[in-house]
Amino acid sequence: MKVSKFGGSSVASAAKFKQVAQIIQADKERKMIVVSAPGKRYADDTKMTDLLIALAGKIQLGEDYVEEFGKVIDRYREIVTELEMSEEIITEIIDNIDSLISLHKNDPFRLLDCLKASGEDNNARLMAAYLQHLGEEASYVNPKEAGIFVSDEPGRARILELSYEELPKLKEREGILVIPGFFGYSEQGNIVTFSRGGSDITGSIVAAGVKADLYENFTDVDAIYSVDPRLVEKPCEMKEVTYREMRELSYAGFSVFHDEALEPVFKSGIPVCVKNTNNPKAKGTFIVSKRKVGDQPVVGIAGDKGFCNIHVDKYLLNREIGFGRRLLQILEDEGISYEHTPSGIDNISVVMREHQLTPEVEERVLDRIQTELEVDNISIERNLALVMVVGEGMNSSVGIAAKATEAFAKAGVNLEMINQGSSEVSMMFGVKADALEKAVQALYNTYFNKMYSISYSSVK
Ligand SMILES: Nc1ncnc2c1ncn2[C@@H]1O[C@H](COP(=O)(O)OP(=O)(O)O)[C@@H](O)[C@H]1O
Ligand SMILES: N[C@@H](CC(=O)OP(=O)(O)O)C(=O)O
Repeated sequence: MKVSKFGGSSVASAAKFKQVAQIIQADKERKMIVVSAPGKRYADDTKMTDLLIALAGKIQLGEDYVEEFGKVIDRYREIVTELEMSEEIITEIIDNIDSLISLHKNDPFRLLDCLKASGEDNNARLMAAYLQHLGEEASYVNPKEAGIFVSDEPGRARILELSYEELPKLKEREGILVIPGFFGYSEQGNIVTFSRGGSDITGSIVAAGVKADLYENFTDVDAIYSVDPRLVEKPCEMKEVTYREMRELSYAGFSVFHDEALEPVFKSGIPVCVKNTNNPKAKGTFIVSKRKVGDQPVVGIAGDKGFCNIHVDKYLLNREIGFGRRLLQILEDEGISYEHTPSGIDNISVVMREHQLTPEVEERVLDRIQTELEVDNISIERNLALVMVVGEGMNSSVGIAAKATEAFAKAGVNLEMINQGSSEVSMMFGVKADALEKAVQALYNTYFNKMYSISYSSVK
């Protein structure tokens, strides 16, 4: 049995709904379907989730929200009309959103989260109704009914273990089950969303919960490429990538698959196949536990902006027991999570997502580090990007780092930081954000041109 998740781009319009239905009908193993909210129909379109966030914003400000409400409904109406389905569905969607607004109008955070979740919730109802309209035995399954229980952290929910006791019961149900992605229920009964792009997480949880043979993740590209296709034209397709490799690549910018979606399938050893809704015949990319490394030590290159680095110098830092703990405690006190801590004998850097460091927080953090840790020097560098070179075979291959630094030198990219060693499958480079594209392109040319053309197939 397969769990098949269809991302926002796959359910953005009536035409896409038709393609999705054909894919589902083409394989009886596709029994559990997870859907996102309608995504972008064209490059500068707005995703349903963003329309709903805008709607919540207006309500929170106490302003008139007729226009924002209308935009949300129009997206569904367009789909319903083109699919020649009953107008009743639209009335149900309007009632659903209206009731969420009246229930949570005095609690802006809950309202935002419930409205965000309604994008996938109403779309799942719509998909189930469409499959029924086509004569299929299909039903909508609410995440609470499915047993998707999550921590009560709006916008960053995490799955609770008890879900895995409930989810197997889904297998007893007849017909095609359509489950909305992106949210679950807290133990107190609140709707709580995952982080953005989180329908991938739902799909993975359901696949792990029902012990599916395969988790199919349908999107709008033929495969996961070795580099973001928006940065390099016609990059190599990855046929296989391991969970560990994919976790690093997703974390570092491969938005095609959510990094938090890897844990459930990894733990239960369920293979993932990323496939194209627009071209379902293409084989796609398999995410698996092991792959033959052969002559492909590097599998992909990813990069992401939005990082900063707090750098601290203190003479004899290596002799000071507890320095690292106290430094990280200051960040913990401010609720800041960090990403990396490259260090030397007398210095340490803490790399973090820069949105966490507002000017007030920055002032408090730097002041506390200076006074409580009595450092010799403290500096902060903003506008950084991290570039990851990822591959299972890297640790056992000679010259990988040399190739990278040579490529950066040739491309005129200044290296701010290198971090290798703690992860067995990746090497991290810090560069200025405005050099990110050049850095990724330079690395791609180095590792993937010619040398890899025998082992990788190219995008046509
Ligand atoms: N390495 C990569 N391989 C393939 N696609 C990638 C990669 N990195 C980023 N992407 C982007 O991810 C997009 C698919 O993700 P997303 O838009 O979230 O899909 P969905 O709407 O199906 O959830 C692709 O269209 C592509 O632009
Ligand atoms: N709709 C949500 C969740 C999601 O997974 O969407 P998509 O499949 O379009 O990435 C978001 O936009 O974040």
